Amino acid sequence: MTVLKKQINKNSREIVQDEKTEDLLSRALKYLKAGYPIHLTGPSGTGKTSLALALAKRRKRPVMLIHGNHELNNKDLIGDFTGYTSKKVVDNYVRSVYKRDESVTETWRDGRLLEAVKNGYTLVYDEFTRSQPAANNIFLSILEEGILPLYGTKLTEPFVRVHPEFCVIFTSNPDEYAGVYQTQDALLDRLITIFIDHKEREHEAAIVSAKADLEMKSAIAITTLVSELRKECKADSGPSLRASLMIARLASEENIPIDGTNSAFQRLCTDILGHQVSRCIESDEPTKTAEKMILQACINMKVT
Ligand SMILES: Nc1ncnc2c1ncn2[C@@H]1O[C@H](COP(=O)(O)OP(=O)(O)OP(=O)(O)O)[C@@H](O)[C@H]1O
Repeated sequence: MTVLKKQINKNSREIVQDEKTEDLLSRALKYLKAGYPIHLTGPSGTGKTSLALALAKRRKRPVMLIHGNHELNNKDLIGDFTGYTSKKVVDNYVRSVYKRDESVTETWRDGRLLEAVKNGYTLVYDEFTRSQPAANNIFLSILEEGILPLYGTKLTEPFVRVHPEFCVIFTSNPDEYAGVYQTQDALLDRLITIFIDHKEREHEAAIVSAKADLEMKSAIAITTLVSELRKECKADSGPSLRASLMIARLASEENIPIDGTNSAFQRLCTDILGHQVSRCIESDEPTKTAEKMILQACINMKVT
């Protein structure tokens, strides 16, 4: 049984916690304090980013967020020269003396990683496997030697020492196959990897209820419908909490009753869940089969 610690208001960015989440956050916080980076991994929509940000917030240090992408490079992480500043002083105070003093300096802008490392921020590196392994290599020096090498720059210092308060929380989705890179074993070996799975139905319902401002029994009906369909899908695929949130929010905005026999509600569910379910089932006619499954799940739905 899920026991919620506290409720949040509709627009809050706070997470809805149960005992399991609370326990996970406090363990992860201890690991971070001991100097070990955390890596939250799991299927899409299970709340990895939300957890990472909640964990970062608990450290009470400024938080820097980086999103992995294949174009991320050392210039984004360490910094770059952004242009030139030129200064020209012409002194002709005494008419017979003309003095001109001109200087040009390059302007340096710290990258986000350098800024976080220097100032001891908590770095949340979301979906880090979307960045190329070459870009992520820099984390090996940070985690192993406690330095950030400034290679490829014309800075005079060869490296910057990592601030003792600096720490990293990585997130990744192991099931993504498009646009992700294999993580280097050397990097994974230095992280404490925690698997974040889909939550229990009641916990998902509590989140939906809080975030969509819906009564608990309707929220349970929606999350049950979504999780039943998820069970029919291949491992770790299928609709997530995000889909439940979409159904709940749209139903309440459009005044659609949370009633599985209502045609507008059935339409909403097929629109939101149809494609996702069709992709994760084995059928010769996946779209039709998915639609049938969703309609059946709606009919089976109980709001009690
Ligand atoms: N504990 C929670 N409390 C409140 N909202 C939550 C919680 N967990 C997840 N959510 C909500 O569920 C949705 C999905 O969460 P999130 O983006 O953190 O998942 P994710 O695992 O990072 O997904 P992806 O792998 O697709 O990036 C968001 O709208 C988020 O606000």
